[in-house]
Amino acid sequence: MSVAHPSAASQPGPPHHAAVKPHMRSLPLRVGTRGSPLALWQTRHFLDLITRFCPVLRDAKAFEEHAITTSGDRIQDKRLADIGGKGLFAKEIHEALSDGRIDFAVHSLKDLETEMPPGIVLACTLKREDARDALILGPSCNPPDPSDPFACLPAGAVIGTASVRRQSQILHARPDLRVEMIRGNVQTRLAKVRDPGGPTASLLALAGLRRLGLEVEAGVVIDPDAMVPAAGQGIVGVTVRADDVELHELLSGIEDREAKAVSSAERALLAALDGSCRTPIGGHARLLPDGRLHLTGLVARADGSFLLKRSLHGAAADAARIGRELGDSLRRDSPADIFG
Ligand SMILES: NCc1[nH]cc(CCC(=O)O)c1CC(=O)O
Repeated sequence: MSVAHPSAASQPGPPHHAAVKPHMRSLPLRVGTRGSPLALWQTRHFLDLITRFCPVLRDAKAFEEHAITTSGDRIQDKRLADIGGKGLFAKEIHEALSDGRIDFAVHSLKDLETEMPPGIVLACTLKREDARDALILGPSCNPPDPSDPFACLPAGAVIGTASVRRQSQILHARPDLRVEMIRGNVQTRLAKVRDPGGPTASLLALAGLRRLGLEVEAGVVIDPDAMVPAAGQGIVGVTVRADDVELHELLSGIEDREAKAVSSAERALLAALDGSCRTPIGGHARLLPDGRLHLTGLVARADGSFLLKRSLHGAAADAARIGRELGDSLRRDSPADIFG
């Protein structure tokens, strides 16, 4: 069978034709995911898109969800940067894919390392949800000020975050603030800010809040110029075994071209910087009205005492090259201790 993508007309390039032949592969297709409410929402969203694209899969038994606990989920008392290693939210999911226990997996792209393990490929990226970070305000914060995202934070306020990228940028803007490590899923972190004994405020991705129907919790949405988001923030990515040509082809049919271009630039920037997860790095790309791609990259010291932010633009088709070039330039002009 052959089904055209419902939105193929709005996308440039040749139309894709999905050709999943259920008689040629055993159903259900097993989809790997983390077990958090956000991960499950993203997985169901993906399954909804794929069944609209390929209606032959619109059967309650076509897919089977496999929730997998990752090292990132298991270790809750440490900063990810201190556990070491990259892709801590994906390791066990990659293993399940390599072993054939699942057929594909749904990830938050920002939690996926830039270099996939051998035999695994990133087969598609879905349309980006808002890439911005948001401040979650506790009861002792002042009312938001539209001209300054951080003005609502009282002097000396404690910001709960485990992200060195968010920490470095907020401390650079407001050296009077202090940072306290908080981890856990979105709901857990919201509860900590509401607790009078908890941090004064926290930072979360707006994308996750929206997907969970919790956008009202975003006290201040921060412009990407004031807080550069993480590479891939707001984008869902799907991995598959490299030799599974059939699934790879099906997945490429629901690829969002804009998400592909911006994430290629952001991930190439991240790869070129080759930081550890201790290095505060931000990357945010967008398409300009004329179709060119504009990429902003950031490198900082965790305490905010150094911060370098630069932008580069060029043809969207050169996304990866733009990312590499900007990454190389930021690296060249950063003090040695940042990448030490
Ligand atoms: N590291 C956890 C994580 N991975 C993806 C998201 C949000 C959703 C997204 O960026 O797509 C979050 C939570 C957060 O940073 O607030």
